[in-house]
Amino acid sequence: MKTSLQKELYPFMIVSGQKEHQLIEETFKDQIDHHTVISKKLEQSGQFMEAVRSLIDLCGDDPDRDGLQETPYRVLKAFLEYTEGYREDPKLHLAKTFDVDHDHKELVLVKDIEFYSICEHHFAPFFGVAHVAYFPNEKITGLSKIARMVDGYARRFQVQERLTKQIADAVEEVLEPQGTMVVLEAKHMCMCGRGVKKSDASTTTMSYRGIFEGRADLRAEFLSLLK
Ligand SMILES: Nc1nc2c(ncn2[C@@H]2O[C@H](COP(=O)(O)OP(=O)(O)OP(=O)(O)O)[C@@H](O)[C@H]2O)c(=O)[nH]1
Ligand SMILES: [Zn+2]
Repeated sequence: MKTSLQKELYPFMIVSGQKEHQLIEETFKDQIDHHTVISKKLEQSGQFMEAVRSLIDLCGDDPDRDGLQETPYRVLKAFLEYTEGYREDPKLHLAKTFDVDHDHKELVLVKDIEFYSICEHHFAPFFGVAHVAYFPNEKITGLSKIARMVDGYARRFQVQERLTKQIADAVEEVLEPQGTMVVLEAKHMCMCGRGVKKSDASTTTMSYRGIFEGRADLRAEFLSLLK
């Protein structure tokens, strides 16, 4: 039930109950023009939940049966979680840097960083691991910050190639290292339960910059460390 205050603040609200309102408020609390944004997002979330009901109907089930009544809200909540990377600048995780010890400008490799993303073509999950390496110049960053940055780009609508590139670009831009190399290995659900139905297929993508570009031996060393 909408309160009169809600009606006044959010006149475009369509199918929004208390739960949705709280979810939207919490999700977009950091937005600058707060009230305008919340009002618009509530309108959109109402339309989205209506669309999920239509989808259920279209697929041949009854959106009003017990098990499906809350599904539009659950799907909304899940999608806001899958895409929380849009509401941050992932590069900023790397921004707290430390000066590197001048005697130690050797490879730093963080491997097997689990990630979970959404394929922008089918909205099906793709997930796997990221391996991120760089040769520092003047700066290093906390290891966990690299994993946080990966999550920030993964939690968007993506293709694996762009995700790989964005991770490499972030390391390059913030840490200004001698070189960066990123490898992602992932399984795409859009190739498993539907379409071509190849559930054993996995995809490897790679981006490298700086010192890695002209040095096949360094790339080979990096890849050998992943075995
Ligand atoms: N390059 C790339 N392709 C992707 C990624 N995720 C999904 N795809 C592909 O995106 C393509 C979309 O092809 P379309 O022909 O437009 O769509 P579709 O008819 O659903 O394709 P099928 O999956 O072959 O049934 C498919 O070949 C997917 O395998 C990704 O991260 N990178
Ligand atoms: Zn897909």
